[in-house]
Amino acid sequence: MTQHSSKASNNKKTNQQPNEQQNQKPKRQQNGSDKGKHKVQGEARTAAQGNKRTPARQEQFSKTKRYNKPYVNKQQAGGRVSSAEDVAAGDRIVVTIKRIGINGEGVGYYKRKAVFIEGALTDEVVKADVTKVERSYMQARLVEIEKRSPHRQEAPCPVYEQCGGCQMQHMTYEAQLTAKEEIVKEAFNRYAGITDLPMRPIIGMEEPWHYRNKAQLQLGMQQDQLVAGLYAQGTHKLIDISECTIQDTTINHVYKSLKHIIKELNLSPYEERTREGVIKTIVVRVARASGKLQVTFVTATDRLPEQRRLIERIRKELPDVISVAHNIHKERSSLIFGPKTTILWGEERLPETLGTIQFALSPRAFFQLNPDQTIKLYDTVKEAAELSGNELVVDAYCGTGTISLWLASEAREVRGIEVIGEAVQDARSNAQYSGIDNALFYEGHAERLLPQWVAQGVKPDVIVVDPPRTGLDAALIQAVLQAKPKRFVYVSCNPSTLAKDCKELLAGGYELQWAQPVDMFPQTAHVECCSLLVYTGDTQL
Ligand SMILES: C[S@@+](CC[C@H](N)C(=O)[O-])C[C@H]1O[C@@H](n2cnc3c(N)ncnc32)[C@H](O)[C@@H]1O
Repeated sequence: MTQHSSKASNNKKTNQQPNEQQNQKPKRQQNGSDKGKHKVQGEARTAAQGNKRTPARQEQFSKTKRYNKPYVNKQQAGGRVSSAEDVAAGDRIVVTIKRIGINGEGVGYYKRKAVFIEGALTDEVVKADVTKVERSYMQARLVEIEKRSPHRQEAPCPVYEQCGGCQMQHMTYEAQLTAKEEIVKEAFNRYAGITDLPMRPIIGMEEPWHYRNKAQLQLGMQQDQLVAGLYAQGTHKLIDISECTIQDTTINHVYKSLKHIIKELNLSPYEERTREGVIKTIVVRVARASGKLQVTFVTATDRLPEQRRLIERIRKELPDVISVAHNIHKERSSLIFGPKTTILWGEERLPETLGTIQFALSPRAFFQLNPDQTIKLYDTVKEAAELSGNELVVDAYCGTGTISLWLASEAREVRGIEVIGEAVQDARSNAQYSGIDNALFYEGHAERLLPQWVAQGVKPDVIVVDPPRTGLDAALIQAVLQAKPKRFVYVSCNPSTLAKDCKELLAGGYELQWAQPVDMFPQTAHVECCSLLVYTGDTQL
């Protein structure tokens, strides 16, 4: 397990979007995950937070990365301001950066008002032009670095500026890990009033590149070139990321070959503006255990022309591809997949192994994007659960059941709850595939099912939750406080909602034993955290 202290290598190129939301259209996005990995979504924009200007909302910021480009400021540096109240958009200010914010931006203070500056690093002194002034925070655009951080580096990815999928390539990996630890600490401080968080050093990667096992790239034409990539934010410009160095190298190789084959077979990419063409997206997934691949063509048309020749060429040129699927998606929507998928050739499901657990992944099935770190995360969950073989475990928000299956061999029974029916089906077949018969999966809302079970007298010994970025529903927290499982294991991709929910649990008699951040998405600002809360009956806070 690589802890933060171990120095990670930084000398490769990279780029790519972070956690992706399963099924999410390949647009440039700052999401927290993917994890709605059936995943997700800018933190500050959650419905739960509404329109109130919460501290989290203050961490919203413009995603444009223009600080390396020449910038002409209308108002020159002479336009000094004496108090934060006098500052207006266009003013140039000098700011010392104190920390990295949840979106990877530098956060400093000007006349005691928080300023968010994309591209600025901790301890740097920067000149920046104010772009937005709100009651309690400002945003500014980096113009010049007066004092440079030793952790600043040239972003290895050539399209880092345009793509926006990564937010931290301009800092060393060591600095990324430190920043992520600080993001977790800051969230607990701000939202739970905890200043002495029992946090373990973040678990990073030895080799923080080429970790993504799946890519879903949009197909398009750019200056007569076939491009597989993501749209630059707010534009119709596709950024080619078929050389992405966060993606598994095999995936990059497959995209390169597929572009070649598609061009030669005269298959056209779908053009959203004119509504002409065929192929919208190509989804490529690699099984890390075997190196075998699954390719899914998503088309705007019922038919995928040249199927026979396409498959022939794939079989010949890409022998590790064992499954070719076709998904029809005619609607304009932000989702990747349409409702209908057929297997054109090969296996129906891609076999994958995580530890000792076997999975069989259908083209649309959700699976964690960074398998190496997933194992470390799930082992941390297992350690927190401290199972002896006699426990009833509830795994709420279980997705395709991976945590449930990871724990099943050491528990009496595991009950997974998941709202998406298809994921529940996947969880059941994964259990079957792995020969696990003490993991049962229930379709429904965790905040409804768990309270029902508790009302019926079900007494879980351990509850594990892994909710979307919005965190836990109040009804679920109430059910936990009623059931009082000895151990409550909270896996979260959003430190802010994690801290807020922990505050409720601490007030209800739980004690926070430790928080373990895990870097699931190097080069991005996302941070996952597994926290162990133990019921003591003492109320804190
Ligand atoms: C962060 S993912 C966790 C996935 C899984 N634990 C894993 O590691 O692969 C959150 C999951 O919660 C599900 N979900 C969202 N809201 C839910 C709810 N109210 N009740 C149950 N599941 C929900 C999502 O569909 C998604 O699969």
